[in-house]
Amino acid sequence: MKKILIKNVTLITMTNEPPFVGDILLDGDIIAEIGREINLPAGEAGEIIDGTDMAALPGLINAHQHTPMSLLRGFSDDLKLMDWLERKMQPAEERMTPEDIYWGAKLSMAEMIRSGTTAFADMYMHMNEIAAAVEETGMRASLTRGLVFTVPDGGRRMTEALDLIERWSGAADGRITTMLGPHSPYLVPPEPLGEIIELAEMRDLPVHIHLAETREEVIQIREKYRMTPTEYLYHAGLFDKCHVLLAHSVHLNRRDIGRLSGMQGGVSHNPVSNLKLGCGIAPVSELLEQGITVGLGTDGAGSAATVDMFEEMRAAAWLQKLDYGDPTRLSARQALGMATRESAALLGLQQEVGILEVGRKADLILISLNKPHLQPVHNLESLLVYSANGADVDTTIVNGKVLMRGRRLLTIDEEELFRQVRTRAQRIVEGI
Ligand SMILES: N[C@@H](CCSC[C@H]1O[C@@H](n2cnc3c(=O)[nH]cnc32)[C@H](O)[C@@H]1O)C(=O)O
Ligand SMILES: [Zn+2]
Repeated sequence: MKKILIKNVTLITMTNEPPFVGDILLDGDIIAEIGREINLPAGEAGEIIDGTDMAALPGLINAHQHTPMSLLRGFSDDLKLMDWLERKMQPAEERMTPEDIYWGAKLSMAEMIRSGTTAFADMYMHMNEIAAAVEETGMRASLTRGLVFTVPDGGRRMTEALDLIERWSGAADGRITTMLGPHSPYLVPPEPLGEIIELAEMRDLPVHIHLAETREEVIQIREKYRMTPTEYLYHAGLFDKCHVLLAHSVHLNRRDIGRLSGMQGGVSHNPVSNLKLGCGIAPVSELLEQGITVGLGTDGAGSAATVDMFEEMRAAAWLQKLDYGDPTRLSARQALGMATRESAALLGLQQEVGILEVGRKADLILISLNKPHLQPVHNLESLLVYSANGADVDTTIVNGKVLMRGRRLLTIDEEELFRQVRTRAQRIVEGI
């Protein structure tokens, strides 16, 4: 594989060092060198990218997605979560063919690459199609078959989940990893939940699950089990040994937060989806105080409307400041850390990605700063969180491969993509 040398770029490594101007050398899928000035040895071939007036940072990592739901973007807004899910999303999802899933996933991936996301955690169905799209587009992903047991054929879903794990773990040059995905406390009764936990422990599989997204969920679980949703998972033993990726975790009381303390994995905070569905504000400050890892995700585009992680960073910071009436809460640097390092840890990729460091996987983005809304540069971290958006990303690199350069996608034919998406989306929602 060839070398790529990015020169004269402002590096935000997300280690403890402050931003500095320098060069970064990628050799195949690995970051080979970072320094003030690097030159390719004479006669050595490689691509040189001029990073002047650009910032380089680790690729953003979306810790909670349902990629094919991009097909349902804008189709059913301004509804309560349970109505939105049961009356709109689920009937539409029943009509989705494997090919629809493939194109919907690809639409999300195009949007993610364009807005600087290099890796994501996905929970959905027809996972072979999503995996194929990941393989083609060049992204990194942790894939999960969503498991619901309030339907007659829950068992088939379990078979599909195991098939995904067998077939795709470590595939696409190691870019694909997998998890087990019991949907949520309200769609997974105690017995299958126990079986899933047993399986996860036995085979050392991480678990991706929704938790305490709405007040209705808290009421429903209390009526059924006399417990909070967190308590329900805790008593089932989920946090004993498994690495767990908890999506949302909005409605946690003090004791629930205590129950999560010491857990492996952590919480994907999805502030835009929570805002739009009126769910509430997750107790991010308290989770952090307990040493719980908090990353960032968008949720599907059916709820969040975009999958731009710059929006999530901004919303996460704003919400903590608003919630506490205290602008010192959740700084720009913390928000950047959540979208990179912390999300990487949620995906179990803390050794591979999330910071720019020699020996790590070459997943990074370049952001062009020659824009009115990004000048002058007093504090680059502030600028990226409070002023930038996904459209400012110029270049996206995953595993040493350039997926977007100068805002042109190199692994996706967008003309064909839009053609497919328009007709498929229309057919799926007709009459719902
Ligand atoms: N419905 C699938 C399995 C679940 S995949 C993941 C599911 O999560 C749903 N989903 C997406 N966003 C949210 C959310 O914010 N809360 C709860 N569920 C969601 C989504 O509609 C999808 O059905 C089946 O029949 O096999
Ligand atoms: Zn979700």
